[in-house]
Amino acid sequence: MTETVLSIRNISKSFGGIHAVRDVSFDVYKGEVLGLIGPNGSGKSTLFNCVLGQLKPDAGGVTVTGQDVAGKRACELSKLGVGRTFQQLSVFPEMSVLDNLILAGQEHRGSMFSRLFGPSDAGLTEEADRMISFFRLGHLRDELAGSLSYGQQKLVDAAMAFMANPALVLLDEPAGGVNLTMLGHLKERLKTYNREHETTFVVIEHNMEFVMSLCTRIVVLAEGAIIAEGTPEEIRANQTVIDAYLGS
Ligand SMILES: Nc1ncnc2c1ncn2[C@@H]1O[C@H](COP(=O)(O)OP(=O)(O)OP(=O)(O)O)[C@@H](O)[C@H]1O
Repeated sequence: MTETVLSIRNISKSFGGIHAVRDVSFDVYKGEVLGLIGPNGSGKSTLFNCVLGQLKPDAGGVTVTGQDVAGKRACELSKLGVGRTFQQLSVFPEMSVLDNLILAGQEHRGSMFSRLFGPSDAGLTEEADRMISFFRLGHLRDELAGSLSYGQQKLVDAAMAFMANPALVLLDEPAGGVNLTMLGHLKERLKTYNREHETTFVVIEHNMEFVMSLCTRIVVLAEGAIIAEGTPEEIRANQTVIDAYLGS
């Protein structure tokens, strides 16, 4: 039986008179790479923020592996096995690549206790090195993150979301501002990680080539509501989707 990792049920969210998300429901299954796309202002970030507890929905609920995540803080979500990347880079430029990953691992474990009383790296150096090697960042391990190219920093950002082996990773525009060569590398690594670990991804992305070649299923939002759902091939051919983008 297919295991549901993320379940979004009847989520609505308004800002004053703007209905940013209208009664949105869908499930994401173990090992899926789900793309969440839609024209500017269609409600993607608002929905993401409702899932991640940064916004309180007006109605509806969200569960991750069956557990209600409403009102959970970021560190609690991490402990439930949810990782995320941000639209804007979240690396600390004055810290090395290695230390950024160790810090991300500490946050995922919510382990302030181990930061205070455990070994200085909370035992995370080995895991960080594995991640550095997986994303082929070994030559940059001890460099300050701020000295890396933008694309390299996006890779570090992605690697940070995978520390502590999350069951679900939400990626917010991972391809944004990344050059073509680096984009191919990022996509290949994400696909490999997904295949090897059966980690579930939800990806918000404007780069259609990237999202269509990475994702196994796509949900399309327009004006806060789902207008289509299907395989990349079905979505490419869907006239309602084409019209929504042309009209935006
Ligand atoms: N904090 C807020 N206050 C008021 N309106 C908001 C707020 N956040 C989002 N909105 C409005 O809600 C609607 C949905 O915005 P949202 O950012 O979720 O869309 P999006 O699909 O993520 O857009 P983009 O692709 O441009 O990032 C828009 O009309 C936006 O202006």
